Amino acid sequence: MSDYITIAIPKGRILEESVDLFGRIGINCRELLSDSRKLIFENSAEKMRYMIVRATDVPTYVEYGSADLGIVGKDTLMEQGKDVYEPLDLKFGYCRMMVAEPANLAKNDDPSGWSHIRIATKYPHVTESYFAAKGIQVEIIKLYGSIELAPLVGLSERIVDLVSTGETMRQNGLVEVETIAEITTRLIVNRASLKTKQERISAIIQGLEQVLQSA
Ligand SMILES: Nc1ncnc2c1ncn2[C@@H]1O[C@H](COP(=O)(O)OP(=O)(O)OP(=O)(O)O)[C@@H](O)[C@H]1O
Ligand SMILES: O=P(O)(O)OC[C@H]1O[C@H](OP(=O)(O)OP(=O)(O)O)[C@H](O)[C@@H]1O
Repeated sequence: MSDYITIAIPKGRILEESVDLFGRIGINCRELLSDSRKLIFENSAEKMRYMIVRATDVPTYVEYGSADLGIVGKDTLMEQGKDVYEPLDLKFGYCRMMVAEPANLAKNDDPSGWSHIRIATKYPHVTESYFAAKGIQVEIIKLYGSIELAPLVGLSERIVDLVSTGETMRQNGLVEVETIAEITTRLIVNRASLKTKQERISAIIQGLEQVLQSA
């Protein structure tokens, strides 16, 4: 077993805030912000290792123990349902997971009357269980990006997607119809590491907790 602590940090929109947050508890991983194509960085003096991965791959690295800790959006955790420990809401990366549809359709639409709908989304599992709980049958079309395009070209009437500023929806003539969940970024931990590296991991969790409380 390695005596290093390995952290999986996602490239993309939550990278910078993750690096800043770790910096505030004395974990310096600013190298991850460089333009380098390197995917793993090591600090042998501190016995720390940092991996840069796709946001959707973070839970996999943590579940399998390739990383002890990971930073990931709640949306990804809800969708994947991986077996990881989720001790902390890091409070940044706020957005909402919404059901949306074209403004024209929304004018005369009543969600309480839906019985069978078609939805395009990056989140098929969350979508399925959200509508199943309401007794609504849903046909899901899985997409990987630019979800707002689907209703504009007749691929689906509605979508489930993340909204933060609302600009993408506005510019594509869509309106929010229902909120599925409020999303923030979470710290996740490999369950075995929690026991085998308990002291160092608890210190990191407590450090982050303090920083978040004082924010
Ligand atoms: N407007 C937003 N759109 C998408 N994600 C957002 C938004 N605001 C905050 N987030 C959060 O940022 C996380 C990472 O998003 P990012 O766009 O960097 O990766 P991704 O494209 O979803 O993942 P991948 O590259 O693995 O497909 C999301 O999982 C979500 O929790
Ligand atoms: O409310 P807004 O601030 O406009 O943000 C929401 C948009 O951002 C995300 O897409 P992203 O930029 O990740 O691109 P993608 O469609 O390729 O996933 C999300 O899927 C929405 O499309």
